[in-house]
Amino acid sequence: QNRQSCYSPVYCQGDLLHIIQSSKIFNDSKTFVDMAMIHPMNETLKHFQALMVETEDNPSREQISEFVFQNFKTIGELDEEFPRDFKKEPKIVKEISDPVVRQFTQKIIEIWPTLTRKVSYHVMDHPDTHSLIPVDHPFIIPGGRFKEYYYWDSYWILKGLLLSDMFETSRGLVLNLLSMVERYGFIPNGGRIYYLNRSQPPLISLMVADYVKFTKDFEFLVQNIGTLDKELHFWLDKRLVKISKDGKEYELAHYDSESDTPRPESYLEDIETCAEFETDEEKYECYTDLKSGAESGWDFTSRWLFEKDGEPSFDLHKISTRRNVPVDLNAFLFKAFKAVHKFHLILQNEEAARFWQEKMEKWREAIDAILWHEEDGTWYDYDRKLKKPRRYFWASNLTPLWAGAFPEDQRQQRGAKTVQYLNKIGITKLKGGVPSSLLPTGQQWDFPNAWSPYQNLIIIGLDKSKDPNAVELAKELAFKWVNSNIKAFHENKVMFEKYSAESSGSFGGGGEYQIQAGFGWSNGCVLELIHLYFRAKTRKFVGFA
Ligand SMILES: OC[C@H]1O[C@H](O[C@H]2O[C@H](CO)[C@@H](O)[C@H](O)[C@H]2O)[C@H](O)[C@@H](O)[C@@H]1O
Repeated sequence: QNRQSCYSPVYCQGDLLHIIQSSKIFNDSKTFVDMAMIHPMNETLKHFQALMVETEDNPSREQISEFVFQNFKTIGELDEEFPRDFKKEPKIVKEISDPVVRQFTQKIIEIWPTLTRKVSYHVMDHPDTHSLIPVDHPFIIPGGRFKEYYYWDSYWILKGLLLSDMFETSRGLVLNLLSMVERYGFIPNGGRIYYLNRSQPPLISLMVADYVKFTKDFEFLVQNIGTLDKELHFWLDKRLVKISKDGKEYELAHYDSESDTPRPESYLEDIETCAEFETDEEKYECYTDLKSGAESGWDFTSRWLFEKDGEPSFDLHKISTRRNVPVDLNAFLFKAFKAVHKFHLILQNEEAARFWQEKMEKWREAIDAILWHEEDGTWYDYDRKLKKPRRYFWASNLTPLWAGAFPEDQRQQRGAKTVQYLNKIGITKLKGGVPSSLLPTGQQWDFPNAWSPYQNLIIIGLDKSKDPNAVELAKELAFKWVNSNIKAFHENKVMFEKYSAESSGSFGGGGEYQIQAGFGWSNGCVLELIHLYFRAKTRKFVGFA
């Protein structure tokens, strides 16, 4: 018995999905699973049975295509929504003195209404005929093929909304995600039922922290603190691994999807990737690791691919996500424990505050013992099978600096070591930003792709360390990134999902779908950097062209 993706016989598994996705009638496998049924589900399934009988279980590509267009449609599930709290010239714009950066910032802010959506009443009334998970409030989509909300994208989208003074939209976006915890016990990867078997990096507690910091809405905290506890317990209950070192046992987390079937939105791709394996058991393991890779948000990357000797592989079928103890996941959890600990202190819940403080201290200790590498002066993912660090550069290695997940007296030293490490491996010489890795595997979370969230995590981490060289490098990297985003925007009139680290102003590629424009988290991240480095009061660069 498989652990299924989800339960719809149309969108999650079964003959209909298999036949349609195998026929390759769409260039992008996600297209079909995002279509809505025109008729009730039972009728759709009857029409499919009729097609199979009529064609003796062997419909042609044309017959499948005809069936799809007679029974499914691409419109009607999402309404465009003009956000009521949209402001053309929020405070951030007025604070920027450089005309180029100011004009760019205004253009980015103008993108928010084009990415705002609301679930239509039809989905609320007929949830079975859609893959979309209905939510009450409007939300911001990443853009392009991503027409639903995504868990970790929302963290950086929220930062951008708050900096754009869009507090009502921000509140709704957070409430939507919190409602997922109440409904499912965790926050799924994104707002489609086929994402229900996995989460994404746990950032909701930090989202609530940002929302409350901006709005001072402590009542919001009172109302939702229980839900934040619940979400973190999901990670503690379902994603923990134990690691022994020098006679001591530590607990850290890894990514681990609950399901071992192909991703419905990348169905054929997954079948092809796992085809090398002969036994069903091996295939199930392969599908689980692909889904766990998607849970990490790094789908896909050499981080999850292992050669026999433990070296990072270039072959996707050598995926073993669960074998890896990821630095960033544990840094995110550390910071979440710290935030929730602080929330409980504010709310005078002493027992809960103590509980989360204990977790935070345990994680700090474990990150330092297992993931920090003193000799190389950086953090590394940990290979559970070979019981050793994976001594390769991935942008995620630096997230403990941002999270403050190290002994408190080490802050400046860790910042200094990080600068030395980045210089030594040549990252600082790259013209477009910090790449995900130095390995050109063709996967989208590898070289030369550079993703906005990790620029911000690295820049803010370096800056927070207070080491003078690190603070200087943070400025340089922020300048480089904003400059590259502006250049690409001028040339293409859009913001991209990912960029290239190799040259300024160029966008990324690779992976299993075409480069997407929009783009939720890129917009949020660049606004955060502009807010930190380009406001008149804080501006650290002279001029910008
Ligand atoms: O359809 C393939 C995969 O697409 C998503 O992943 C990528 O886009 C997400 C939205 O911007 C982003 O959160 C993720 O980090 C990207 O790699 C989706 O999240 C995957 O689950 C999906 O299989």
